[in-house]
Amino acid sequence: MGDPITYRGMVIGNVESLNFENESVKVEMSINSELTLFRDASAEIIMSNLMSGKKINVFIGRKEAGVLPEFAAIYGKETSDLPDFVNSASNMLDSLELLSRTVNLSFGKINTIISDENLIRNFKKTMSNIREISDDIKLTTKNLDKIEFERLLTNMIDISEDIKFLVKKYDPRIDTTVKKVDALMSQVNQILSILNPMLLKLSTDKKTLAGIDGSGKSTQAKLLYGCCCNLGVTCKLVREPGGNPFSEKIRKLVLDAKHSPNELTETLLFLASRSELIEKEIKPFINQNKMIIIDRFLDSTVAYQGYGRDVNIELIHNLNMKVLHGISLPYKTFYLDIDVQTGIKRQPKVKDRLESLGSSFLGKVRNGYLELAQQYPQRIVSIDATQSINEIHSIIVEHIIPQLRN
Ligand SMILES: Nc1ncnc2c1ncn2[C@@H]1O[C@H](COP(=O)(O)OP(=O)(O)O)[C@@H](O)[C@H]1O
Ligand SMILES: Cc1cn([C@H]2C[C@H](O)[C@@H](COP(=O)(O)OP(=O)(O)O)O2)c(=O)[nH]c1=O
Repeated sequence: MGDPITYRGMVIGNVESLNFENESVKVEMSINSELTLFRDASAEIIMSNLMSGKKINVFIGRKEAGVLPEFAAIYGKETSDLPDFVNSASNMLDSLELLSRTVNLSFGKINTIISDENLIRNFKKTMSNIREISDDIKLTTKNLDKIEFERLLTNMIDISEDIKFLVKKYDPRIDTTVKKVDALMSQVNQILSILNPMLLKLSTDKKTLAGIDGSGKSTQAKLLYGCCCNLGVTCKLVREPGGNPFSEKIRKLVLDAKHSPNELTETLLFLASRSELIEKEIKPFINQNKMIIIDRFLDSTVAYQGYGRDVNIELIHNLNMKVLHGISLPYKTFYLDIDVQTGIKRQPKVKDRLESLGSSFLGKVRNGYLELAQQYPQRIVSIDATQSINEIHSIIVEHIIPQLRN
């Protein structure tokens, strides 16, 4: 509480209260009334310095989305600073390793302090254990394996107790050094307590694939699904439009090249398909803490109907929020960026209705995606889709593998 809220580096308010609700955090903020927020405003929790607390960065959103009413909620993207956490954790472990070396050095003359040979052997073993364990912890934080991390931490705490015992008995002078080890331990603990809820959230979150037709989304979605299954992660792959029996019927209708519905009808059909998919397939699945891969999602309607067909983006945004049925927004979106001509070359010979709208339409859609990627750099990972299938797959896996290991 009291943590600062910032906008473009300026403090514009502070945190009033912070409550955990299910797997998310609800933050009440009071913000300077001179600042106008728009409906697509968002906020992210930044661990400015792991030990000295957090700040919340606010993005005011876009004018076109309309002014956000007073007391309305905005969405957070707190998971975005995970890499910062990992960095902080490994920086801290670097210091721990350094410290264990220092302790070791200060015990260089251990033979003169302790006469019992058994104790000397034990002590030296303890010190080298510390080094090994801190290396292990570094590796573990890199892969974010929570259970392993916890186990290592417990070992570390045991060892610290051993050192304390030995030191107390044989050399009270290095008590301060050991106190530093203790302080570092409690910092590791602090990191763990912050990481745990985040890991839980990440492992159960939604990954989506976005891009124009022919960019390679379906190929990558299947590869990612296969990779998750191989790693033993319970996950599900769905596509849009479609993904469940009713929505697949809507898919058939909306993509049928024999019809030409107006742009609003088209938008509503995509949204109807999404509404069913989320309520019937996605929501029950993620409620069981499982991972879901979605081939196209909310961004497609903004890019295709909003930018491509000039449907009001605020209307699309509001409908998108409505059909979420209370689930949170996707954690990561992999946007496969490709030039229109290459995309078209990769499309099947028999085109569906939207695929046959041609290159100028797809050009507008691509611009839409590029703007979205600029607007949401924390969520959307842009990938050059002219790279090989394997190269793209590796980039995607690199982004999510730490969470899969949880
Ligand atoms: N990186 C790539 N390089 C070359 N061809 C690709 C690549 N990714 C996918 N393809 C091919 O392009 C075609 C369209 O891919 P697909 O995954 O169906 O795209 P999308 O789902 O985005 O329309 C398929 O024949 C696929 O094998
Ligand atoms: C989900 C969605 C899809 N679409 C379009 C994009 C595609 O042309 C089509 C879905 O077809 P699909 O075969 O899934 O796409 P791709 O050819 O990229 O594999 O529907 C929209 O226009 N709006 C939307 O909201």
